[in-house]
Amino acid sequence: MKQIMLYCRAGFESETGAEFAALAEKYENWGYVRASKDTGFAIYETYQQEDAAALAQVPIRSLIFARQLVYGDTINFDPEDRVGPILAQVAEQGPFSELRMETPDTNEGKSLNRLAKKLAVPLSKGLQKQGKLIKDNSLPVLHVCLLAGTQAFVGVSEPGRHSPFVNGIMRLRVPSAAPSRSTLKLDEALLSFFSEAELAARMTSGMKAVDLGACPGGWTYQLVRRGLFVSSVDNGPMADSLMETGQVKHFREDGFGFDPKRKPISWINRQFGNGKRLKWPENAPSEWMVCDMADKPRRVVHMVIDWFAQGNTRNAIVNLKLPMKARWEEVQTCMNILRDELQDGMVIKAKHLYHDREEITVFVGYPKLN
Ligand SMILES: C[S@@+](CC[C@H](N)C(=O)[O-])C[C@H]1O[C@@H](n2cnc3c(N)ncnc32)[C@H](O)[C@@H]1O
Repeated sequence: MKQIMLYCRAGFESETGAEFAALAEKYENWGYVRASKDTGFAIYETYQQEDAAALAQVPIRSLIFARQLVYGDTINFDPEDRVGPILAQVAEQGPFSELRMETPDTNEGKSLNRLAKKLAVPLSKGLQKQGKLIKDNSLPVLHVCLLAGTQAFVGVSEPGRHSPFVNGIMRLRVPSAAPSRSTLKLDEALLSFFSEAELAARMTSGMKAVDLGACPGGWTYQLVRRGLFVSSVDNGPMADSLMETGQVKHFREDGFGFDPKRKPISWINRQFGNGKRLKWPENAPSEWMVCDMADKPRRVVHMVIDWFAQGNTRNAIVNLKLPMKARWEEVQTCMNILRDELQDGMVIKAKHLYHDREEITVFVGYPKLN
């Protein structure tokens, strides 16, 4: 197995490949990217099996653009017999915790869904017969991603490192009371950046939050439903249903100039769980700042840095819009600015979420205390 398949949103294949190639280069792991526009995936080809095996250990959460990372090979087969060659491909591998039949997240991919479903039954039976399917979450997952009627990528992903979702997609429903579909971006960010326990520690009922570029209130809705009190900043109108909760104050102001009036009175200088010494506000005016304003990514990033420098918040989730051509370059620049300007040891996470379009979502916060 010499290939790494990276699933992504259609249109982001070159960014996905470029990000992975940059990472492989850091490990002095040489290979090359094959990425065709609008296919919904990129392939990283290595020259040696050991190189691909080492790269298969990269946790999906450390990559921004890829939704899933699968280590394997592309195989071709005859329409007369698809099952035989797939089973033969994994003859020397296994056992697996499950079989995931997948197709790229494109219209062409969707047209292969029926065939993928049809193949799932004989493939599962074949694997079971060989004792290769064992309900044990510590085992790798076998992925069969159909690329055409006569071609599939067959490979594995590592438990604890992969996305637990089919196609690497967290599917969420728009709550009927949410005023906009954008609500899913913040919901997915909270659910994918943190474990349940970490989110419960970072976000609790009664906390204060600021939502910049809030209208009509999809993100505010996510904060309100989790019991937070929100200052929603936007010149547009907020949904009445949110204002009626009594948990929302609407400020018709420029989000970039918004300044919480209360300032932190004391700062704590403490060693965090990751061993770094950090200065953090004992009583930040808001525990959370979120921002979905459409503006230049670097402007948003500098605003985040300023919020932390002022001690105005302890956690931030912001959307960086990427309408430009050089999207990967812009993302790299923004991530470098954050790493350089924030205190060493801060937590920075970034992801091109399923519900993000031409944008990525970034979290910045203090690490957990011991
Ligand atoms: C994508 S929409 C936000 C959608 C919102 N997150 C939701 O879930 O309903 C972007 C919003 O940012 C607001 N906006 C853009 N620039 C702004 C600024 N400088 N200050 C305040 N709001 C701004 C726009 O008025 C618009 O309502």
